[in-house]
Amino acid sequence: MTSRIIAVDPFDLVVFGATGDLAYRKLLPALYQRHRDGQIPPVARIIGASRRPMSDEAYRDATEKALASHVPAAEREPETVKSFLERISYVAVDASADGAGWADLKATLDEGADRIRAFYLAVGPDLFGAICEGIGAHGLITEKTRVIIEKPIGKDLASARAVNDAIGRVFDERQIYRIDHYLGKETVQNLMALRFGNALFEPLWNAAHIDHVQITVAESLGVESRAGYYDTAGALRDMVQNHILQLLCLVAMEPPSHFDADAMRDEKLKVLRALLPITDDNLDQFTVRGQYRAGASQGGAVPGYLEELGRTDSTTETFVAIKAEIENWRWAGVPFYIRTGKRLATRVSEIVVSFKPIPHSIFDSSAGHLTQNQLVMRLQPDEAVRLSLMIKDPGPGGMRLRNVPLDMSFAQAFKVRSPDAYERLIMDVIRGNATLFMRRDEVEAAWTWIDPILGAWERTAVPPKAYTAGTWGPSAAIALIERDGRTWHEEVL
Ligand SMILES: NC(=O)C1=CN([C@@H]2O[C@H](COP(=O)(O)OP(=O)(O)OC[C@H]3O[C@@H](n4cnc5c(N)ncnc54)[C@H](OP(=O)(O)O)[C@@H]3O)[C@@H](O)[C@H]2O)C=CC1
Ligand SMILES: O=C1O[C@H](COP(=O)(O)O)[C@@H](O)[C@H](O)[C@H]1O
Repeated sequence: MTSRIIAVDPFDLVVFGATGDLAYRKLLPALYQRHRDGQIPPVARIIGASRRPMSDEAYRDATEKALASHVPAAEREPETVKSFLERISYVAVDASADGAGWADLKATLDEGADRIRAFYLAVGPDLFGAICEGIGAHGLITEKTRVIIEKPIGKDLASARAVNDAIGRVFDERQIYRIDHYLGKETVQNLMALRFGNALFEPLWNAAHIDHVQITVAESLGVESRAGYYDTAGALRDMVQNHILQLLCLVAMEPPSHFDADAMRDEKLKVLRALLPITDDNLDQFTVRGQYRAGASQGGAVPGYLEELGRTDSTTETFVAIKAEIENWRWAGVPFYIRTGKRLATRVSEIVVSFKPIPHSIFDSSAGHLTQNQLVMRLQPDEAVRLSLMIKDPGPGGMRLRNVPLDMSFAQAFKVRSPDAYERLIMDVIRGNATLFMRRDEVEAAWTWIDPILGAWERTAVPPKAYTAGTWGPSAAIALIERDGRTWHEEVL
């Protein structure tokens, strides 16, 4: 089965931070795949922009190496790679100085003045303001210009506002695409299809029928080469403020009137504003923070966070678990348990919706234990949606019930390569579709909920609890859910 490709209009995409990890590992491979699928028109150009001087040829070589590392060999036909590289050029621009690079960039862009123009800011957040200013000051903004902003947008509410103000001085909100790559993941979009494309779920999607929701984003890797950045952030800022809160919003929001940017974002915003504040008083009841120590992962010994960082005094959390509550009619009394961390037992991201038990069993004890229905949406690896149901064990042995999954693995059902989130999201920007991007007020509402947690951790000087690499985090995270009589979903699909 092939997926439907809708060609986009001619565009020039300028990638600031073109020599960085994100560009090489994610953006160029994503653009290559869109090129390979024939979605990008022949005239479209990809223009790398970074501080270091480099020729077009050298940047094409670097791009080819990046594709060799991050695109499977079977998907790298030499002719396709060659034609992709022909789209690529490079301009050295030092965004922190008013250097000559801007004039070169303008000259390059002037050759395609009537095209859609997108600037992807794959640089540290301290450069967002300077780059936007440079783009504005050098007359690079046309009617069809958009800017894509990477995370993190700030490290707290005040700095997020400052970043948004700096971008907003140059661009209108409608031109700004704040990317959260989790929203581009196939299963995340499927969550919306499942909720709003089926009559089955919506009547049950509320506190009357749902017992609780779990959102897990577990990584088996450590902080790797990003330790410097990570230590200034920690798991709450790095994963919860953005990706996990976005997932929570998609599960919890009211049905929007249309699948369009503002309708979706209005509904997500209401969820963020309805989150029960976590403060010094309820911190222990609602949050657990952890930091990994040396252990074993993926069959080998791995160092602890402090060894990876090369310091002994960091109290940055590499794990966080939170019990979140949404104060509205739909979700009153339904906890949302969220957890994320580095160096956990396995790499898995999933959303688990546990339905309430049946009110009365007609079966006697010989039927066995009746487990609650669960809807599991696995984002990665191996995207899948599974609904667990009780059915009768086959055979003449009487009425014994068994929990059996109604299973849909995407790989088996669709037999197509599942596109990386960045493929979908970059093409959405070119199309001018902001539905899967965050609006300013959403980002700031998320920080409004996160800030008091950070503040309470700081004030109460709660150090992170140690956990051994390769486990599911500190035991306190297990206690967080078990004291409510529930357990984390750990079954591997
Ligand atoms: N890497 C990842 O997986 C993810 C990254 N992000 C975010 O994306 C952004 C980039 O991350 P990442 O690629 O890892 O960072 P890197 O440190 O690997 O790359 C930074 C890039 O910024 C460029 N740069 C630095 N200073 C300037 C300057 N003054 N003018 C122009 N260009 C400059 C560098 O160019 P040069 O080499 O010439 O100095 C380099 O291309 C960050 O905001 C990060 O938080 C978000 C999600 C995931
Ligand atoms: O934004 C980030 O996401 C990655 C995890 O992304 P995934 O698509 O591989 O699940 C995380 O490793 C990183 O720390 C964070 O900045």
